[in-house]
Amino acid sequence: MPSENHAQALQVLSYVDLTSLNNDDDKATIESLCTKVEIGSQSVAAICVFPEWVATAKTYFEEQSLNIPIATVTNFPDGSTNIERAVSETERAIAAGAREIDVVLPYRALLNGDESTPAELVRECKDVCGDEVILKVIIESGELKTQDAIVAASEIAIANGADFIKTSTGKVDTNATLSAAQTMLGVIKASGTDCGFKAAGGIRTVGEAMQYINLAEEIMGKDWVTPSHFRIGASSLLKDIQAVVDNH
Ligand SMILES: O=C[C@H](O)COP(=O)(O)O
Repeated sequence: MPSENHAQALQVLSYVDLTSLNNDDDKATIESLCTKVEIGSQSVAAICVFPEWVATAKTYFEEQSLNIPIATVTNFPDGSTNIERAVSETERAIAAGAREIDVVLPYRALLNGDESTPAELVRECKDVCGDEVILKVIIESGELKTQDAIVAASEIAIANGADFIKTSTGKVDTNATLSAAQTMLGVIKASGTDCGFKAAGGIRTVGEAMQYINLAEEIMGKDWVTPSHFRIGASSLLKDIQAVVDNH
């Protein structure tokens, strides 16, 4: 029997951006994802789907009278330097009903010494989001590799309007790690801003999720760790959450 308890599993669920970002997603897989947003009276923080499926999710939630925020990804997963493309993808996603945008920072440009393109891309995407739409900036920490690069990317994202900084796309070899999370949370704390943190990629068990929650509580304090500051992006965590809930 899993050592994590029922309350922990439901706490984890409240932070989850329930994700499906597969190239073979279709109407049926997205509607199926939408049926899984609640366990008892606890719902996920948001669902996260490709832009072309935002309208499908919106229609489903409206029909079911469910108020679940819809997140989507832009400039994904490559983190290109094409600011115009990132901005227009973001505009279209918002028009389709997305309330949260997870945009990939041009992390390769940053590694090549270009700080201005990543800064401008984040700034312009946040301008499009305004105050109503949450902007999460994916820094792709596993590709940045060094702590200095993770700090630089986090600082640029925060200084240019990110509402959250997010570790990973889930599409590269190294995704969320506790070490990257510690560095990013440290930058958030030092910034003195209200920026949140999202761990994403490869988190599959309640036990793993609890490690990120405990780390965030240690660095930022227990009261900070709420869905308005803390998320876990995951496509394969729900099964373990359900198993822990069922076992208690
Ligand atoms: O943003 C969320 C990630 O793409 C999810 O990654 P995962 O499929 O490894 O859970």
